[in-house]
Amino acid sequence: MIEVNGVTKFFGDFKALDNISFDVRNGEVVGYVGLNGAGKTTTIRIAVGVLNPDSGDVLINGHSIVREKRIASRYIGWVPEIPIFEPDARALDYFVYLAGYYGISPSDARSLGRKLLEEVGLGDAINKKLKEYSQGMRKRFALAVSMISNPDNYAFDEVLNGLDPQGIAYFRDLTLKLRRNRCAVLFSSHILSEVEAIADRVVFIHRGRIVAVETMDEIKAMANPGLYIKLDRIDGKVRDLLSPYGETRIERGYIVIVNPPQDPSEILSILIKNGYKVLEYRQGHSLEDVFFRIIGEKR
Ligand SMILES: Nc1ncnc2c1ncn2[C@@H]1O[C@H](COP(=O)(O)OP(=O)(O)OP(=O)(O)O)[C@@H](O)[C@H]1O
Repeated sequence: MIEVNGVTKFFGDFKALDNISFDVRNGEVVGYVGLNGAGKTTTIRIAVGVLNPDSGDVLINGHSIVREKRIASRYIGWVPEIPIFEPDARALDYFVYLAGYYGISPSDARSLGRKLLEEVGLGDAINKKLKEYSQGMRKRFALAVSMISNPDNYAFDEVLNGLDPQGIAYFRDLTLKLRRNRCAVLFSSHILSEVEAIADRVVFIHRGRIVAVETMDEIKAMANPGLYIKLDRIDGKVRDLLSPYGETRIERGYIVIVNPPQDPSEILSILIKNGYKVLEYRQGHSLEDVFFRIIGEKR
């Protein structure tokens, strides 16, 4: 269990976190959602013990990350947004070096490294130099390192950023597996729909303050229905064509019609008649709309 209790953090005069509190229970995935610069990374760095708060504390399985850092940090695994390692080191050698900090002997660390690197899908790359690793491979490597102490809490910081579909599926499936194993997972993102399929609850942070905590079911209930259409191109004309059918937005490559008519056939035929190729369409919920309503900002 991760308990964030009244954490405040300043960088100089700038208050990056203002008395924030929330928890992540065992067997729960909590999405930690906010715009760039909201304070997600700062919170996570404090929770895993690499940054000290100015006041407040984070308890990991009841242990204070401030007063009992060595014990508390062993119970939490961390995949940073941009993992940084010694570029010239080979993966398994570097793993063995890091395992030394946990008091694991080099020979035990080698076999543990082989096992964990295999488990995270890097079995074929254990002798590659870390500078030859892609961004996705670095995240998997960070994950393997975070598993050295077999923690039951995890903090994933924008872990899906920059990953290919296979990497995205890997981290999503892993998160769900950790939840089944009763782990607590804090999963940060600046895109609400990114955590839709995995989060039980979402903590919204805006300008260093927690502005809402909602279950995923509550969030979906707040969302307006939307018709998601993927076209071969999006231009000014298409929005004019669609405007009679409801408010339109662009969301991650889709044109979204909010509160569309029940039968989309007229919309689709107008698009086709005007020379657009409809690559995909589906009914969904406009989650990003909820996000901006909750944080009280215009997109
Ligand atoms: N070391 C630092 N020194 C000064 N300001 C910092 C430092 N680290 C973070 N900040 C500031 O604190 C605020 C919160 O940053 P943080 O990285 O936690 O946001 P974030 O929500 O993780 O954003 P992103 O989604 O872009 O990673 C930002 O305004 C950032 O500029």
